[in-house]
Amino acid sequence: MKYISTRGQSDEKTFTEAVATGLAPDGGLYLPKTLPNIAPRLKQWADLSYPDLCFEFMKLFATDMLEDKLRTIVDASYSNFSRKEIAPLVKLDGHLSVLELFHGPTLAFKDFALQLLGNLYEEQIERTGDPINVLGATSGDTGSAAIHGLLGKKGVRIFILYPQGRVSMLQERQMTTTAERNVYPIAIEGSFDDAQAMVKDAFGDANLKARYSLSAINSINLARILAQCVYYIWAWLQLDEDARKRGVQFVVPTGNFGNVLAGWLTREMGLPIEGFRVATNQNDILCRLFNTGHYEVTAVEPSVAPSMDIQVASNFERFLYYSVGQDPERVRTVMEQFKAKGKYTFEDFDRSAFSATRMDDKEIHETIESIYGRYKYVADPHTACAFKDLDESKTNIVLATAHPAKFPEVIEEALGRTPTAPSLEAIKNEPIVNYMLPAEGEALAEFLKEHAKGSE
Ligand SMILES: Cc1ncc(COP(=O)(O)O)c(C=O)c1O
Ligand SMILES: N[C@@H](CCOP(=O)(O)O)C(=O)O
Repeated sequence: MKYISTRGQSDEKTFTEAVATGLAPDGGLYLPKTLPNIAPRLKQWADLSYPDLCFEFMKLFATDMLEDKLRTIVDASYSNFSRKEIAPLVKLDGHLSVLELFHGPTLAFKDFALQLLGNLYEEQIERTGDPINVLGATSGDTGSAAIHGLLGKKGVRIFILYPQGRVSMLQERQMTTTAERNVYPIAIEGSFDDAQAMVKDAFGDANLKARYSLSAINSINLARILAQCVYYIWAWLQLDEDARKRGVQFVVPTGNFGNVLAGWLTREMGLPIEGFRVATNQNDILCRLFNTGHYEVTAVEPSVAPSMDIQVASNFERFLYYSVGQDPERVRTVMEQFKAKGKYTFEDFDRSAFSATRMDDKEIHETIESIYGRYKYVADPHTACAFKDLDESKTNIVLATAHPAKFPEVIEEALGRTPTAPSLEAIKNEPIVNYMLPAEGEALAEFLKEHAKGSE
């Protein structure tokens, strides 16, 4: 299997090359050159455990890896989850289930891909003998999942940019209390979009990237998206015939568009999903896009679902590539116009598989309360965004993207009770180690010069 860039001006790569490269040199994102048809395999996959399913799926893509190696990596990646199902599907009523994606080490869905990516990077370091510096931006969850995916691994330093004061107190603690000397959590004076732009600029600078062997942990890295495809297949396989016949809708709390894109790709590969609901908070650029065809950035507004406080969604470019008939030239035109003007209106944009909603903070509080009242289920503020205008004639699967204990203040305000989790209790009083930078590319380059491995 070969991988191509959405912008069509980079060489084709193998799986391990695409994972190591992260962002393509032309600024595009890697995608498989062709998508496999998984429909004929679904029957054989029906009774597999989660790691077995992940192995079977990833095997279709990681074709330049030895199967034994991949098997070991996959098994290790799901050995730290607290539930044996890995991703339990909890039925709330006849038309509604919640796919709980928060039983990994850092209590958010990011663990599914970042445990795997951490192990892929470890394999790369062993294979090549070269150290790497991992660089990423986070609005709260990717950062801690990446750090924990790489914790204790040799030959790696990890640099995570996050918007100062705009992640939850416990998310920040997960990143800043590891006491590991190779972990650099960096609070920047700006929004997640600023942090993501700094990271993309660093990857776009060929000298900087080569000098420090920079590797990407955000969902610009294709391995992130592929690993996230697996739980859609897993959830679909749990459904009975009646539920499937009603039409399956995945309802996905959305920010950077990686999660829902992964689901949509499985549909393109033949998984019989009727559609997707893009559920945003008040940072609703994608909700507006899917409802009107008009894509326009506005200022990021901090919300009670901080991990979704994103306007410029990286992975939209991957969807765009397919939407414009896999024509990289058109992708380049749209992305250039969007970069220059901050907006773009699509005339011929097939959004038929998607619907979209938004929730402001008041609605999020009310929804956490009403979900608890109706189902005795505690949803975190991101997951709560999914519970809006659901079509009860369909089989709705809401993706629960984070554990409510990561956002205790919001839950306390809505329900008058404080959820807890042992791993979060354990870090409440640990000393914090972090760094501060202005939201400027030069400041990041200087910081890497001082701290990155290979720079001393
Ligand atoms: C808890 C939580 N929910 C939802 C999202 C949105 O996911 P995506 O960025 O893949 O759209 C994020 C962050 O991305 C998150 O951390
Ligand atoms: N919500 C994310 C933002 C980064 O998204 P990613 O999927 O591209 O890593 C976070 O929690 O950091």
